[in-house]
Amino acid sequence: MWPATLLRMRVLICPDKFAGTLSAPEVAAAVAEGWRTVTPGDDLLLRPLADGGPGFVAVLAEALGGRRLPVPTVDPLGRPAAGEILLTDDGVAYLESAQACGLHLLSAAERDPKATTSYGLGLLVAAAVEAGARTVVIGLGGSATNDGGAGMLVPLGVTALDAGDRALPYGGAALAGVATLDGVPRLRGVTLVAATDVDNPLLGLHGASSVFGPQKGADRADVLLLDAALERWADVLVERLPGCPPGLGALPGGGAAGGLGAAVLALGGRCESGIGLVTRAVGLDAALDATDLVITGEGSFDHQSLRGKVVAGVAGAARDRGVPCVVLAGRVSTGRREAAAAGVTEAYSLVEHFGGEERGGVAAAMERPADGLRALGARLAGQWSR
Ligand SMILES: O=C(O)[C@H](O)CO
Repeated sequence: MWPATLLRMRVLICPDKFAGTLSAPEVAAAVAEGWRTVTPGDDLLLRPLADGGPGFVAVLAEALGGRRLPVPTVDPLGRPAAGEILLTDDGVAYLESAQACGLHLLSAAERDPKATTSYGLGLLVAAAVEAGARTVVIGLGGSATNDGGAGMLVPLGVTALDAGDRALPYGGAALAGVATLDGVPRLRGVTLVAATDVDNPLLGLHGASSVFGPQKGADRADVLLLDAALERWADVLVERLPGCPPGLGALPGGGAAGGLGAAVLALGGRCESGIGLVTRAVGLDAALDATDLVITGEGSFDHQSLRGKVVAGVAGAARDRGVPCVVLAGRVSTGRREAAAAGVTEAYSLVEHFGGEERGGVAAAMERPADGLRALGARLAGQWSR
């Protein structure tokens, strides 16, 4: 007979948050709890993840240590909001755009990307510069804004002006009238890095307005208006900011968080994959090398998931090692073949677990996500570990 230790399955549980219901650590804990009810002896390693969107700073603080400085800021409508900066010993500050620009900060009725602003993120960046950071890494994703970072630039010393040299109102729609910029960026030589949750460009069919505008409250007419406004904004940035790369509207990551990625590029910074940065910080590669099964997940597993989000990053890394990867999600709308190509072995949804859309599965998935995840965790243990 095999020694008991050799029969233990090693399972890596590394989900993203389920937006609107559970944080990533809560998701991981619920799945693990369910698994343990069936095979308590297995080795479960919990590594909650983030991709640049909500939870970015908390996950990195857990992995990297450092000082967390509370910084008061404002939400996309200018109301007070709680922000924070994670400062590590090597002079790097980590910020999360969602703390100031997050969709979760607004009610459904308040969502209007024509009016929402990234000004509050500018306050956080300015505070990080003031705190003496040499590099500022900004997690991008989960935003309610589509202003190409115009609001963010204001606390950094740069204001968008119309043809009459008047400061533009905040919000994505006003950028249709941008003519020039006033001021120079006050960054004191700091290097800016955008850790993006998607690699979409700023403009066009795959751009910020078309792909993410609707979830922020934009209708078809708004999307066209916002895309045209961002095109004008990109032209002005290229013309007026010396460090801005040409072809800004088409660069990967520029469309993250309503064009905040493009603003970082325009300030001479760079975009990199948020999930790549987080997985390095939490040591995911080493964990993957020593696991038999990976369980990841997110609120909605859809076509956006495969464009740089947590699930895509984990599934791709698992596939490269030949490790099976199971996705648990509130809702699954990705096709089987598409998911398999991304490295996903199986995907299960809470909505289906709770009986499907017709039988109240959506409401149950929102109301009792942890119960559902515990049940799915137990089901996976039964399937994979026994
Ligand atoms: O914030 C957004 O617009 C999406 O998460 C894509 O970055």
